[in-house]
Amino acid sequence: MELDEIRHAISDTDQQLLALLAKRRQLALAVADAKLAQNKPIRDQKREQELLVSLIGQGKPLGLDAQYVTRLYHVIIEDSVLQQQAKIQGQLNGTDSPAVRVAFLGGQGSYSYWATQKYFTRRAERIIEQGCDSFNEIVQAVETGHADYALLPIENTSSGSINEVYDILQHTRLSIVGELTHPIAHCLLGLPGTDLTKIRQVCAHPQVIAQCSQYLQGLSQVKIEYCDSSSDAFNRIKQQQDPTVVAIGGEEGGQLYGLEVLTRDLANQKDNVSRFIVVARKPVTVAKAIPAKTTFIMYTGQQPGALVDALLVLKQHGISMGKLESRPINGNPWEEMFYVDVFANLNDYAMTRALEELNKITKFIKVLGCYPSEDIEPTQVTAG
Ligand SMILES: O=C(O)C(=O)C[C@]1(C(=O)O)C=C[C@@H](O)C=C1
Repeated sequence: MELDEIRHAISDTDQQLLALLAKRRQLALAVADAKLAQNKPIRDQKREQELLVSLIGQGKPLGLDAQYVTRLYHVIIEDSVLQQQAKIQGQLNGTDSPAVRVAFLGGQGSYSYWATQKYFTRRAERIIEQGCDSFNEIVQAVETGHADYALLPIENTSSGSINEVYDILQHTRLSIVGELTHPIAHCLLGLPGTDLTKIRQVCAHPQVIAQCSQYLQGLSQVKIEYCDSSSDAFNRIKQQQDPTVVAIGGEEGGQLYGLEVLTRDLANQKDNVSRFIVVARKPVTVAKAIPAKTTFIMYTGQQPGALVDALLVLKQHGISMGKLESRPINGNPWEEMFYVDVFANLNDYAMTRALEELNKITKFIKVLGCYPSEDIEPTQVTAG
């Protein structure tokens, strides 16, 4: 067969595969309804294990090795679980809507833009994008009713917690209603034909600069220009048309501005992942069928053992903590506000009791939100 004929056959096959994946997704949504009716959790890892063992067995005579089948179905099953969670949460909280207005950092092509697409494509037919130049502007858009949701980066595996967002959470009336993690592959992007040896200036968001600090230390004689977002950095390169000026951001985003990849994988951590939170004016209830996280802030006071006593309350109620962060309290120098993520549903009896006790022993405590956990740990296949 001629190359074009073979490619035509591949495209036909891919079209069939897409139709089957769409059908599988619809079936998974039907499973969600059935499980809800039977009061069963969305995640059924015994079923996943059986499925993977069976698929690996079916793949073998077809020449599809176990690693390939497992990797493929981890992606398919993760999507299935997240689709089901989004459906159930939309029904429970009445947040199913044809269009949502979402405020996020930057414009088309920024990391927050892609994370917004990833999160809200499961939840609405249409996303009305509101690109903003600062975290404060994002939060104000929701507080003033100009947007329904805000998506904010809160931590990154290379640069750690994003303090500005933690500080905003201390003072906003908004609730955390969701979370997602998104891989961030930082590339050096420039005008087509840029000569790497002639670079004099790098444009990027401060968070991106922090995540690529080791790479940037290796670039001598290069000026760093801080931008409001990755899309802002891309736009500057496009406007300036100066081949000695480059940006750091995502490949797909750069392509939207006609930039090409000069170098890849610039982040300090090989697996460079950002965690984003989604905030809204109204808190959500998390269905029992879905694993939940609750985030709260507390000021324990500075008496000896104050923090330990508070954390012991969680331990006494069998509540696992995901993250503990501390930030200065505005106006109270040297006094710290603690941010605590726990793996618990706000409506769990244990969580209710723990919060009652924490209310008694802390000087201040506020729940920022209870939301579905989107950490879908892939099911490992044990040898049959
Ligand atoms: O069969 C189920 O229980 C489903 O929810 C479907 C499915 C899948 O996509 O295959 C998804 C999540 C479960 O953990 C198990 C399997």
